[in-house]
Amino acid sequence: MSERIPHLDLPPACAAAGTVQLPGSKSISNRVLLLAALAHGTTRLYDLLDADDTARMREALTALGVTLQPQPDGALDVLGCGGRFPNREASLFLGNAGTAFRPLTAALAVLGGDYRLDGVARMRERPIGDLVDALARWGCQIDYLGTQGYPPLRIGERQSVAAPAVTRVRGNVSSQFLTALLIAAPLLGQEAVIEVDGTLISQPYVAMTIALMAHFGVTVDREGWQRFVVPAGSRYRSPGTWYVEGDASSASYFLALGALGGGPVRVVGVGEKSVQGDVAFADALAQMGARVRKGENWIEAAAPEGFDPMGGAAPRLRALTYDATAIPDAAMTLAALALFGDGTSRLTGIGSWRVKETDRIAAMAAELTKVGATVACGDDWLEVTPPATWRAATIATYDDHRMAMAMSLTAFGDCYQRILDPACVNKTFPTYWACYRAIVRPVPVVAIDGPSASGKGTVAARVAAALGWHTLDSGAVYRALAWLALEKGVALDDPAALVALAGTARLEFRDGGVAVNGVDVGDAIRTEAVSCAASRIATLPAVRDALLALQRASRRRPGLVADGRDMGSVVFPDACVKVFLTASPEVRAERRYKQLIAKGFNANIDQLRRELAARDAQDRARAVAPLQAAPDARQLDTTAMTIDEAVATVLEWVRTACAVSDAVRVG
Ligand SMILES: Nc1ncnc2c1ncn2[C@@H]1O[C@H](COP(=O)(O)OP(=O)(O)O)[C@@H](O)[C@H]1O
Ligand SMILES: Nc1ccn([C@@H]2O[C@H](COP(=O)(O)OP(=O)(O)O)[C@@H](O)[C@H]2O)c(=O)n1
Repeated sequence: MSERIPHLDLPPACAAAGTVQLPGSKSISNRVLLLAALAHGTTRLYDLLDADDTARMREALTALGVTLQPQPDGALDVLGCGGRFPNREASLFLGNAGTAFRPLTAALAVLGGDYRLDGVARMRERPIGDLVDALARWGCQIDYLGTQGYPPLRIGERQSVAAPAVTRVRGNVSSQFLTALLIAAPLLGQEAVIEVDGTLISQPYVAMTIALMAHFGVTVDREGWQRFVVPAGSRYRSPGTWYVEGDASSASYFLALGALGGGPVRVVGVGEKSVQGDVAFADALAQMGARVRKGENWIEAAAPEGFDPMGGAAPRLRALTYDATAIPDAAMTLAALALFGDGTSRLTGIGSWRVKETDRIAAMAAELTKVGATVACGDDWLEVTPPATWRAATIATYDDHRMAMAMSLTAFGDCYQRILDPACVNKTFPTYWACYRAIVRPVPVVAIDGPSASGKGTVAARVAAALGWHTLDSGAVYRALAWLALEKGVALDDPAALVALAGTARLEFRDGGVAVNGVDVGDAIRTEAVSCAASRIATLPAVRDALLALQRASRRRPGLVADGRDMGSVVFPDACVKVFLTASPEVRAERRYKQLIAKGFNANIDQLRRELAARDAQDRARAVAPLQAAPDARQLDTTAMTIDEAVATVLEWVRTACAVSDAVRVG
């Protein structure tokens, strides 16, 4: 089992482009696994999804005595059992996989035996009464082992009653009930007629079921989406070899990222001829202004015309009003995309969200609100007004893969976002974050660290000016808090008091300027007394933690040049260029002396040299984020260099590492 890390911090993003090979469709994978197991003959399956939900189905089939044989080329051979599972007794654990639980319930109930079916706690909260009621009318014996209407279930032998002329099932709770009845119907040994009461939601999923059953030799006659007939004498037969399409729901996140980050982002594995309803997501995306193209086996999305990836603002799309009855899963991606609309977006037809992996309407409303959106919702609708000001948030994911993947789009807002339990994507897409990182480009950072007076601030400001990027003088962050502590008489060795002070003060850093509670302290924080106080409070881990978010908030489009002691090692470990700037102690003391004199301060070179050495020692020796070159930092000794030479060297490194050649305006 893969490791569950507690959270993942997504830095603000500025671009997305590239190609993603989609994992196999979950819905198709679990359907064909079951159909192949029930069929006569062996089926060789290619491109099956390898994730939690399909693992549950495979384990269940194995427990039922079905032989699954992995092939050297990655395919899986399923030795069909000809409509009768070898094991008439089994206890199945199906996790939170609805695509395994519902069809297996129906198939086992029709075949009869002694079976128990259970899942995780959330699965025990997902209703199954409509399906059980319909199966009971077929003479199936199913008991609830816990709450009436919910798993766990116990299945017994089927009574041999004639199937009623018509079996009715409600269409607006879960289309998986209808899918389950259709898949099990050929096992009845007589004609089955199923009628849907009310509107059928997620209709494309039922169309997919019928299409796949046809490939396995069973034709379903249907009248519209209300009445379905499975003829007597239907039997599943292996189609031989089957290639699973890429997952269209998983495609939605990358297409959305392409629309937000310039693109084009191409997903390979689904295309124009897909049997999956969620490909309609691409049309909704086009309605929002994205440029969408499709081929037989791929779909591509790019930002609306005129998008500037290096521009300052978060991307903008058109607000959307959309009836998502047919595509409830991909509609979660639309909800997150609504954060980037030019007005309020409204999604309707999403009542089924309430009974999915979590109550997705409540979950979406809560999490979208955290990043600054205004959200209204009802039984089956959601309205999202984009944030006026984006907020950095800690985003809960409710053990719901789609919450995590949809909310990853928030990286295109202006802030860092923290995603809790990122490994919940394992349910359907274990490699999601690797694919995400391969196409999303975070706002680039150049980190310049080094000892006092090595020239970090000077070089950082000049490099930023050449690039047109923002700057962060992180020393000023520590200095501002130290200055305030000295002003207010807060002890420099009292972490709790200093953290409280940082929490209540308004510390502002805007490209060179420093203000504390609205007062400009740009010069006041440069005295040696403040330097020493800053160095002292910087040894306290709690203080460093408290100032982290403030520093990261400077990472804004189009890029950031940050200087300090731990920019490359702690604050921006993903910086595209890390520089460790040094100069000999004598040269540094001399530089600082000249600098202070020029600012009109009194200075004594010998005393400066001693203070500098003491501060270096303190910065190097401290336990947290000590002053040292990150392993991947490039050393630049400026002892014998002019400022121009140092700046030109760093710019050259940026040009090669950050791929911003056309953005660099040198000279
Ligand atoms: N080659 C050089 N590189 C950077 N700064 C230099 C250089 N030569 C002289 N200086 C001067 O050194 C002084 C200290 O630089 P500063 O950027 O404040 O250092 P730091 O931010 O590392 O403490 C500035 O007045 C700067 O103009
Ligand atoms: N990223 C940073 C920046 C500064 N600091 C501390 O804050 C003090 C002042 O930082 P600074 O960069 O303004 O100092 P100088 O290099 O300008 O002397 C340093 O001595 C460090 O102890 C830090 O710990 N981490």
